[in-house]
Amino acid sequence: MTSSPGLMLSRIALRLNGRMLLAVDHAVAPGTVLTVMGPSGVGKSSLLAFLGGFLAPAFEAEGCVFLNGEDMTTVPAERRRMGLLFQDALLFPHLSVGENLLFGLAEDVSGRQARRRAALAMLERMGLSGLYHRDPATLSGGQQARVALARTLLSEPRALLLDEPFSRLDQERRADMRHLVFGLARERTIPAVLVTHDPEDAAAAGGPIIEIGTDA
Ligand SMILES: Nc1ncnc2c1ncn2[C@@H]1O[C@H](COP(=O)(O)OP(=O)(O)OP(=O)(O)O)[C@@H](O)[C@H]1O
Repeated sequence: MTSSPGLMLSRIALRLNGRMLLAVDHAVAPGTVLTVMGPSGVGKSSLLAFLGGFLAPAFEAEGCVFLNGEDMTTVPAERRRMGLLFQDALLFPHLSVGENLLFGLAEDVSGRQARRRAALAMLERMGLSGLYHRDPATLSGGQQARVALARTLLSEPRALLLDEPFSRLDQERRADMRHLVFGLARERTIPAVLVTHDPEDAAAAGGPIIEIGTDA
């Protein structure tokens, strides 16, 4: 039980086939990024899946997830309002950029014109003006990553779950995206959890870092 704002990873333990993968107990304050690092296969993505409510049934999980004091542990994924960003932009290939954005838009933005205006404003914010009607396949990797970020933000997430979101970008784009993502988390006071192998991501995130699976 908690009334603290932010995201609370309360005594979480994940097991797979009876084997302990990880144990985490950590609070993420609003506007800060908790970075999770550790060797491949230790369960970092599975931790995000547990937080987001989409952990595969093969895992056994203990512990609770609180978001702004509310126990989310048994709330279905689609009602947790957690924004996800992955290594791949995962845009719908049969939809235009604009339609991809409308797909993510929070339900309380109603009316066709208002929805379109919100999507256009977000595109501008991301430096993507003029791309509304484009086929996502014709965009660069960096542009696709920003469309994915725009789509996530339009859903007005209450927390961000970031799984290696910059790893497919070149150095320059990576720096831009870090700046955007971490800046927006701070500006909107959203707690975020970042899984990465890159110490530069962790340094740019500027928050606490936990290493899992490395303590003998
Ligand atoms: N859906 C699933 N069903 C069964 N086992 C799974 C499933 N997803 C992942 N695993 C296993 O769970 C373990 C943890 O995987 P996970 O992807 O969470 O690790 P990770 O730390 O994120 O790895 P990486 O750094 O390589 O992305 C691995 O042994 C993986 O094979």
